[in-house]
Amino acid sequence: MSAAVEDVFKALAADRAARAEEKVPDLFAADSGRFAAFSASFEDLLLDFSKCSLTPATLGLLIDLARAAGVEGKRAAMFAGEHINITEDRAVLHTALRDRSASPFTVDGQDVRADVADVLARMGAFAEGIRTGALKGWTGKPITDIVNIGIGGSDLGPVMATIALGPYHHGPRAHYVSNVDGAHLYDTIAELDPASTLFIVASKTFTTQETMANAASAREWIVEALGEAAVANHFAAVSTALDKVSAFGIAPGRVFGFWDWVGGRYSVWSAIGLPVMIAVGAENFGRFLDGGHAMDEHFRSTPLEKNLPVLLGLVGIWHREICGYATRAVIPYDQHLARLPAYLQQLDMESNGKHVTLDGKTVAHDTGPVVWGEPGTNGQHAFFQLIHQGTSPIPVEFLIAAHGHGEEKVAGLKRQHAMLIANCLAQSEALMRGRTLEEAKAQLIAAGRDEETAERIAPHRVFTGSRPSVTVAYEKLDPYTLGRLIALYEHRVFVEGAIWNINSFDQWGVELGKELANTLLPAVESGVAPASLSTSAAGLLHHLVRK
Ligand SMILES: O=P(O)(O)OC[C@H]1O[C@](O)(CO)[C@@H](O)[C@@H]1O
Repeated sequence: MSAAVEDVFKALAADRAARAEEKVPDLFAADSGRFAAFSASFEDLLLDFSKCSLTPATLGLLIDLARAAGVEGKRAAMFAGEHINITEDRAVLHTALRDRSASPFTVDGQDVRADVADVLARMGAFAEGIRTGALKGWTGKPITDIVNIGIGGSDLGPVMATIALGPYHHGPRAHYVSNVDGAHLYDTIAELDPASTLFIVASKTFTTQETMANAASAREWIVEALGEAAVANHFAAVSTALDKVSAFGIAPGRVFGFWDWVGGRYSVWSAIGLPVMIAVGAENFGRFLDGGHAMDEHFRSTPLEKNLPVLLGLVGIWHREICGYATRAVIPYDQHLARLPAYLQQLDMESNGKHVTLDGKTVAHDTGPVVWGEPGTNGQHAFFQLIHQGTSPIPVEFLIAAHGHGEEKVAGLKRQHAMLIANCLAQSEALMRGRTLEEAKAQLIAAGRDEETAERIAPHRVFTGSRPSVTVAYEKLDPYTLGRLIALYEHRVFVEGAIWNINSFDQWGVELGKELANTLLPAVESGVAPASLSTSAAGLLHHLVRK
């Protein structure tokens, strides 16, 4: 980390220490323009971060930090196709997947835009064929169910987007199988008719153990029911490893490629999004891409002070690095975003859960936080107790739409959406305001409790307040907005990684466990533990595998 960056970090730490006793409600009381000063918007998307413990001076320092860390230059390098993923020597160009302009853009000798457009057109034709019934199953039945077999980035993005775009889903039913636990595949296909089921095997590498095992079992299920020749009609594949796909026996016309410059957790915009496109149609998928591209342009061209991904990233750095908060909760008050927290877990934690800087030195600072969450209002009745009164503050990121879906069809839904908004705003307000001991006591007395009881119970009803949250508000969760939201979070992760000077685009941390699993499989199958195993692993193995 450069001396300039270290200097700004020190200044931020000093700012935090000097304001240790400061309360956020007092900041609001002192400045009626606080909301305007600590919020920014892009189209109908609003980011409110005024409930975090920032002053104009702090925000100025955070912007200095972004400049000192070279965020702008690193951003330009990413968009230009430089090999910023240095450990894998790859460009990082998921942004090219959502740029539908026609002008050529050559990276490593490849006209990226032409290739992307070509695959997108093939996906569109295939998706429409399945949706209209023109492409049928082996026995002539139309396809009613698609099953995506993939894991990690080859699963979480499409699942999240399919659920998010539920109101736009007019195609075959979409199912997702990821876990190597056979129960996942079995429970899914138990409900299905092989003659009207299409499997999409989605794997960037086409070597991932879970996906390959599930794909092989799915293939057996089809062959058993319909015969070997039926495989051509009931399978499609998405991968960068086209040679491996052809060895699996999937017809070339049903294989959709992407490229090594698309990271797995950034791949929902590529052919990995095929199940989403089949579910919602090529036009809606195109709007999703357009939303992502619009956010790219915003990220690229908006001054740092008004740039949503930059501000969200800086707030993240403030909480993780300066305040030392180890986790961040993502709470969408939007049931259609139920899988957003899981999606963001991979995006954020696989990208920024790193312990060395770009030059291989141990980081001097904390890096990515634990990301977790559930939709509101459900979370309120589960874990919000700890967020309000637990001992460690947890920054919360709320997401909320001005309008829900279906309000025009079911009268009561408009009111329910009003309740949803009220709950969302109430939570962030309660976290920020808190309740003092005196207030708690006065409330109890007003409710008719005697002095002694009020004195005894009041401490339990105290909220420290000043608990940070940001709110992302938007008009309605349509495909374009989903695209903007996902790209917003992608670039936020980029900004944080750029400041920490880490490689946000590799994932060596998942390799060791994979290697050991491969070594252990023969031991599990034979029941004989190799001498190299710890006594713990050997003991567990013997407990589980009793011959
Ligand atoms: O698409 P693949 O190659 O099957 O990989 C699946 C996932 O596995 C990972 O490599 C991590 O285990 C992710 O980065 C990736 O999204």
